[in-house]
Amino acid sequence: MMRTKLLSLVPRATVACRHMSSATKLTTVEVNDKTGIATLTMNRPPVNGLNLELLRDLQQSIEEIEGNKSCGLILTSSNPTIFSAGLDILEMYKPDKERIRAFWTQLQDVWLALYGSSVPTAAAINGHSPAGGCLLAASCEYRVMLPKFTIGLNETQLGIVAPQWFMSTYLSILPRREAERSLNQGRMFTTEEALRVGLVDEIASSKEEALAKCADFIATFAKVNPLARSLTKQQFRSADLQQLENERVQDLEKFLFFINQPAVQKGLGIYLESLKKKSKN
Ligand SMILES: CCCCCCCC/C=C\C/C=C/C(=O)SCCNC(=O)CCNC(=O)[C@H](O)C(C)(C)COP(=O)(O)OP(=O)(O)OC[C@H]1O[C@@H](n2cnc3c(N)ncnc32)[C@H](O)[C@@H]1OP(=O)(O)O
Repeated sequence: MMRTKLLSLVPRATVACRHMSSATKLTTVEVNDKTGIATLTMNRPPVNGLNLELLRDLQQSIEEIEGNKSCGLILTSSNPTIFSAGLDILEMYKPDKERIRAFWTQLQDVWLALYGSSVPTAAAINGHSPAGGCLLAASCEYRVMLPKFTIGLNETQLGIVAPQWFMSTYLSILPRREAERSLNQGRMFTTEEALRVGLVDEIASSKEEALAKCADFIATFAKVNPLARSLTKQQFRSADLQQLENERVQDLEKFLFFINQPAVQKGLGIYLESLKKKSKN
């Protein structure tokens, strides 16, 4: 395994990091030698849109962290204002038949790997986190967010429906009434609102502070038997995980049917246009 010191890229307080993966282009993994915690950073400009390649790299990185006996995983972004813009809409708009199957299957794989991860997980949400971005953050066990950003499952605002496992992820954090109402509304929460409803656990004033708070959360497990901890986590999450495992093919077919509806394609086209117009102004 390649061992590279990346002192210039990490906060001063960090003593040394092992750079575990450099072959992947869209994610990086750095393990802090002192704490044993791995930081998984998404790096797909301009907005960390979750396309097939980023999802593949995410899964590879999660597997790498699982296999490397890291004490925990912190998910974050290299973009200073965007954690992830969610699914790359270009994957779903006028899709290629084969690629869109691979894309959705890969998204399922990433969720199964992250939500079901055996190591403690936390998200340092250092920017906006709509839809699929929120799903990734919500799949972690702890969330620390920077102020003045937004987070939420906004699918209904785009005329699309969050599948069952997106809902289960929300329900693992939010009270049922709040989860149902905000999913129906497609509500985006400000950082402060997200803290109030419990969608995030803490607010930090900088990315460094968010990473440190995530590391503090992971450190709370230092004296807990790792097998007992991970089996307990598994028991909490197994019904959700099993449901998708059992219905993967049907879930894919439902997604393909839904996304190929002319009205849904039209809505996605209009939404993409509005994003592009906004970015030109
Ligand atoms: C009955 C059961 C049926 C089940 C069926 C299941 C169907 C479920 C299907 C899918 C679930 C979907 C999940 C998703 O994640 S959909 C994606 C939702 N994401 C969003 O709505 C976010 C949209 N983006 C933004 O709000 C903003 O871009 C921002 C806040 C993230 C960043 O703002 P800003 O910094 O101002 O950047 P710009 O808006 O200027 O964007 C830059 C650039 O990037 C493009 N872009 C942004 N987001 C996306 C995206 N998600 N996909 C593709 N492209 C994106 C934007 O268009 C700009 O492009 P440019 O003009 O070419 O520069």
